[in-house]
Parts: sequence; C-alpha cells; structure tokens
Amino acid sequence: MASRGRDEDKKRLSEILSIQDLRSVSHSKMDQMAREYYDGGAGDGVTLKDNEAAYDRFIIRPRYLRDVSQCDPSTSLLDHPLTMPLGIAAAAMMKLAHPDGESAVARAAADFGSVVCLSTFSTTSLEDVHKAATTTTSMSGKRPCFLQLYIFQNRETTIKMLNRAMKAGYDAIALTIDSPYIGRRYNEVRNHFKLPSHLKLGNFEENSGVKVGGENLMEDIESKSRKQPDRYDPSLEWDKDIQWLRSVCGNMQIWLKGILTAEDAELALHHGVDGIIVSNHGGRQLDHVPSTLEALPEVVDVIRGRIPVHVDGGIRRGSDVFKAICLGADLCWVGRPILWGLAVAGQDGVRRALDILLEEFELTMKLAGCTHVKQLSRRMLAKRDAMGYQSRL
Ligand SMILES: Cc1cc2nc3c(=O)[nH]c(=O)nc-3n(C[C@H](O)[C@H](O)[C@H](O)COP(=O)(O)O)c2cc1C
Ligand SMILES: CCCCC(=O)C(=O)O
Repeated sequence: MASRGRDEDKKRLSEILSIQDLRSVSHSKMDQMAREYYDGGAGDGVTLKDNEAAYDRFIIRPRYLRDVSQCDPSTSLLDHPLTMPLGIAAAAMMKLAHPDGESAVARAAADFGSVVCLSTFSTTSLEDVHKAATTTTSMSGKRPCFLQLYIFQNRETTIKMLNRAMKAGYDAIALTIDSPYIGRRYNEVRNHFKLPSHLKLGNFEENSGVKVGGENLMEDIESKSRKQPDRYDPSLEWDKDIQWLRSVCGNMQIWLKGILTAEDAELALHHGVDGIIVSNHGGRQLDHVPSTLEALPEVVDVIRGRIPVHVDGGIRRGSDVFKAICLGADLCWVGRPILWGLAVAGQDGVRRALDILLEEFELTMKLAGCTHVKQLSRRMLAKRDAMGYQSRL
C-alpha cells in the first residue's frame, strides 16, 4: 500500500511543472491553519507580494552565439560543492506540512547537493536534522549545515542550543535580526495558530519554558512559568550582542539574516560577521519594507566582495535565481517552495521543487548565453519602469 502511495505521488509529481503548480497542489494537502501560516505574511502583505513582483521588474539581456553546449550551474559554500547557488531557508515547524518534516527536507537537500538552514523552532531535533543533512547518497564529501538562531531573554536557553549545535557539527549559525518581536499576522490570530499537541519543538526540553501558539505568536514564545519568561530578546544591539555571540559560538561561523540596508551591511562588516543574508523574512515581519531583490544592490555595493552576500524572498523560478545572482548575490535561499513540495509528497516533493529550480536555472543560463555562474553580472539585466526599460543598471 505504502509503495502504491509513493508511485501515485511520483506520477502526480511528474505532472507538476512549475513551483506555481506545486503551490496549487499543496493547498489541498494542508488544513487552513497550516496553509495560511505557511503562505501568509505580515500586515496587508504588501512586502510579501512585492518580493515576487520585483523579479518581474527586471528583464534579462541575453547574449547569443556563445557556445552554450556545456553549462555548469554549480558553485560552492564554505568549501563544499553545491549543485547550484540555492539553499533551503529556515522555516519553523515543518511537520505541519508532512510527518517526515525537517528530516525529509534535509535528505532531499543532501541528495540534490544543496544546503539547509534549520529553524530554531524545528519540530525535529537539530542532531537528527544534521545527520540527515550530511548523509548523502549522491554528493561526495561532507555537506554544509546552517542553524538559524533566535536569541532568548534567558541566555542559558540559547547557550544550551548553541552547545548542542557545536557538538552535532553545524558549520554556521544565521542570527535572525529582523524579529525583535514577531510581525502582525492576521491569519495567525484568526486561526488561533498553535502547534498541534502531537508535535513537539525539537530543540527545547519540556521544561525550558519555550512554546509556540495562542492569540499571536508574539505572545507565545512564552514561559510555562510566568516567573521565568523566556521570549526573544528584543534588546539585542550591535556592540554588546554580536561580540557575546562570538564568545559562545566556538568555531561556527556567524551570519546575519535580515539585512535590508547599506547602513546595516556596513555595521555587519564592521562587527566581523562571516556572511549576510538580505532578507525581509518572506514578508512576515515588518510590512512595507523593500523587496529583497531591490535591497540587494545597495548591500552588494557596500560589501564589495569582502564577505558573501546571500538573498531570500519571493524566489519561485530558476530565472529568479539567475536575476538575483546577476545583481550580486552569491546564493539564494528559498522558503515556501520547499514547504509546498514537502506538503505535496514529503522528501520526493522537496526534490521536485529543487529539480524544477535547477532545470529552469540551467536553461535560463544557456538561453542568456552563460555557461558558468561567474559570468552572471548586472550587465545581463535591465530594470523595467513606467517609461519602458533602462538598459543599463
Ligand atoms: C512558514 C515559515 C516559517 C518561517 N520560519 C522562520 C524561522 O523560524 N526563522 C527565520 O529566521 N525565518 C523563518 N522564515 C523566513 C524564511 O527563512 C525566509 O526568510 C523566507 O521564507 C524567504 O521567503 P520565501 O518564502 O518567499 O522564499 C519562515 C518562513 C516561512 C514561510
Ligand atoms: C514562533 C516561530 C516563529 C517562526 C518564524 O520566524 C516565522 O513564522 O516566520
């Protein structure tokens, strides 16, 4: 029976041709609470929509007669090979989409040759995910593994988690800086979002005081014992806290996730972080901030290649990856497309999402006259505006 189910899934997956197809099919696989938590954004969803729409404002300037019979879409991250410049963004509570949750995503990423950033709020322990993410049947050598971090008011909670991550072998942590509080998400309030009782957070002990669910997620990173509240720490600052983090991270690299301005990029460099991710949390935090594709160039211009710059938000096609790399990103992370794939068919669905993005990226490279990721540059794009398009960026 189980194998018939998997065959049917495979047939259904082969009929899914795009990430938009995957998104539509995923909707029938999740209940309203999970679907709206995954797909939704903060406020009126202006930034959520703009993340995707920004990709349509950039046009590709293809070059022809350049022998594209061989094309290499690969790159590397922390000295590990990647099949293409694509990673899987941190997303909380993946077992809401499928019982195999984070482990299925990590296995698909390892087999494909991608990298996973595990959420602090995973429904699988960071040890199990590291094992799944670094055990691969098809890519040689060790795989890279990131852990997304929220710092709690009770620093012991964070230190315990970091010690576990170091012991498990994580390469880097990505500190999310755009969430001193959780954004205002109407769907979570209306649906009384709550982690169902059969699921558990994988990185906290029962008595840690950390839990999720209730009227608003913001209220609910809360203590079971009111005497010992344990929420995100909204008092984080550049000077004291990046240094503190360095002192408790051992050899793990420190990346910042959520940079949107040249000013903060400059501060990140000044504080010696190892890399940055241009992100607006998929439009789930402050509404009306810039789309990430449009924030990317000012960050790239300040960093000038001194540390890697990654980007996430709104990436739904291989041509979107192409455009972000042209604008100076070293790597793109995708969030929701992976969750849609997971909801549709577990590990195979995630693999389908990754394969679609790879096929589209490689074809875009070839049709635009590129055979290597290093050839992608701003000269290959133009920006559309109300008057037509600007041919030079
Ligand atoms: C359901 C969901 C849960 C998320 N959970 C986290 C999280 O726990 N930590 C975090 O830093 N970002 C989280 N994010 C944001 C993603 O890491 C990423 O920034 C965003 O999803 C990228 O946009 P995309 O979904 O349009 O690709 C989450 C995103 C979604 C959709
Ligand atoms: C309580 C988990 C918050 C996860 C998160 O960052 C998100 O939903 O965007």
